[in-house]
Amino acid sequence: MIEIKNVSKAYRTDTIETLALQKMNLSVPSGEFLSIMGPSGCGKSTLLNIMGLIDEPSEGTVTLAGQQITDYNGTRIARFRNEQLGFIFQSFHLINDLTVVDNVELPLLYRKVGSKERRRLATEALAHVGLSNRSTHFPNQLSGGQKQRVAIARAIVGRPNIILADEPTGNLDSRMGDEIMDILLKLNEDLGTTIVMVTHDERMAKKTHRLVRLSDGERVS
Ligand SMILES: Nc1ncnc2c1ncn2[C@@H]1O[C@H](COP(=O)(O)OP(=O)(O)OP(=O)(O)O)[C@@H](O)[C@H]1O
Repeated sequence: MIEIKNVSKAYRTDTIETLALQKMNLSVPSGEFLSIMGPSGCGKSTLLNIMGLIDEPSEGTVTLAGQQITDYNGTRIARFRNEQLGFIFQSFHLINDLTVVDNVELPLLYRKVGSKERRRLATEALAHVGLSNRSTHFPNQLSGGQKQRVAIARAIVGRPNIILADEPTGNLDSRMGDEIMDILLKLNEDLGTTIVMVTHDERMAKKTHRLVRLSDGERVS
């Protein structure tokens, strides 16, 4: 369960203050696949980053898995993020100098899982996204859809309860986008992983359980 209560976020630069979110309230029950849509600049990524503990709200509270996060210190937040959350980004965010399987192992390395177990779990995650035959490739030897599948394998390798995806199909053609969406839907169905996905694509949003629309930092529907 994700609970966002009265969350506002203001970004201040020397000359201007932007209110990216205004008194946002949103509950995402465990096991839900939720999509978030809205025009450019309306606060979608800000909301996702606050849910993912990448960014802090200026006001309001974030509760994840029954724990109110806002009072945590940095180390505890980092641990919680590593253990409970998986992230998928539009531009994949893979490390080009590491092989596919090494990229997938990364979250486990931070968790200090032993090397044999890391390899076993990463191999399993790659099989889950249908990429067993690319484990020793480097990211620049893969197609966009394959890169995103590696990113999904990395997001799921630590069995997170929640996956946060920021336009995961944004850089892909519609066929590859459909493939990625099918993997996310299956993940949600088979493992009960809660997924929150920002998208600009109505077609993708329609496949999820619920759609929340934002405008100017507020929920409109
Ligand atoms: N680090 C920052 N410093 C200052 N302003 C910011 C910062 N990050 C975001 N903003 C502003 O906050 C508002 C919301 O940004 P956000 O990235 O959440 O929008 P978005 O809905 O995800 O947009 P897009 O669909 O274009 O990715 C925008 O007006 C943006 O300019």
